[in-house]
Amino acid sequence: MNSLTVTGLSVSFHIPGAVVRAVGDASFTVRPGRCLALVGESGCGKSVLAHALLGLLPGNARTSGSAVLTEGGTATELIGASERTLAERVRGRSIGLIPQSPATHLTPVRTARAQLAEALRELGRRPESADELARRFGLRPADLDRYPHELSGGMAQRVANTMALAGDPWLLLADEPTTGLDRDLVERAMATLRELCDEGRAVLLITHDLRAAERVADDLAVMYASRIVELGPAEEVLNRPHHPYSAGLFDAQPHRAFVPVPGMPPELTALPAGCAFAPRCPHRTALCDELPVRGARAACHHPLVHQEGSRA
Ligand SMILES: Nc1ncnc2c1ncn2[C@@H]1O[C@H](COP(=O)(O)OP(=O)(O)OP(=O)(O)O)[C@@H](O)[C@H]1O
Ligand code: NI
Repeated sequence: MNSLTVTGLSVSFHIPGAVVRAVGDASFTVRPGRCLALVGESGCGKSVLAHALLGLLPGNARTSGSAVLTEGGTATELIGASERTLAERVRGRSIGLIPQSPATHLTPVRTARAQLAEALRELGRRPESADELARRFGLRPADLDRYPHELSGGMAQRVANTMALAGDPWLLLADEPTTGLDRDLVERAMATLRELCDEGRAVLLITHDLRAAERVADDLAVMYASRIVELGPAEEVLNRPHHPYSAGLFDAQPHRAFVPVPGMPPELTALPAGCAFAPRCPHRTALCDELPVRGARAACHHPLVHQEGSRA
């Protein structure tokens, strides 16, 4: 079975006079038929993690750890892979990228058809299959003859999805696919991701929209200040979070308690040696000066305990 297994992935950026530790020791697996949502506040390292998997980090980035893409019995290490391998075999073919903002992702001066045909050509597929592919996403051939500004938000989203799927990737990476969309389109985008999962693709959804994550995720990873602090079945994590930060993040949501976590996350240039959440954590003890490792669920010395049948 295909899989993407990330183990101990770390990314830092070297900038004048400082090191930004953007991703620390991330580990997770993504499998066909499942959607893993990676949630966390702005700046915690989600996009950097995604870019590391696709070899899209800038020159000042230092990466360590491993991300193995297994397909049909062949394993490819993505970290440190050549640009050629990534461009010819990985991006668009194994891993499809669903863009952040479908409308702006498209070039304004060319029709949707021209752009889709080019994507197909680059993947070595028949440009004539554009109509067929588009139909799958509920687009009519005439829609493809429009320029991006002539497409509604929903149509632009479908065109972007069609392009992401042009190379028939088994794994889809969606980094904030719902940015700037109204609730209706968010709902539709999530329904599409769910369908793609249900037809056997794997989805890695990166978002700070917890409601969107709740809607589709099978598994949920919570990231705080560069680290995945909790990972588990979405239903479990959402209703019975083990990490105090997860609980705080969920309670801060407008559709939940709407109570923010006091304080601010640390600067990624000055992360503490121990638990990065400790300074804001009501449960901290001296133990928290030491970095907790993630076991089955949460990276926390004092995981929350939930009584049977209770809700967090
Ligand atoms: N090229 C770079 N050089 C230095 N720091 C960088 C660079 N790229 C990203 N960073 C820093 O890495 C950290 C993580 O950024 P990232 O874009 O992954 O956040 P994010 O979780 O995706 O946030 P958002 O929800 O806002 O998209 C940020 O502090 C950012 O400033
Ligand atoms: Ni991001």
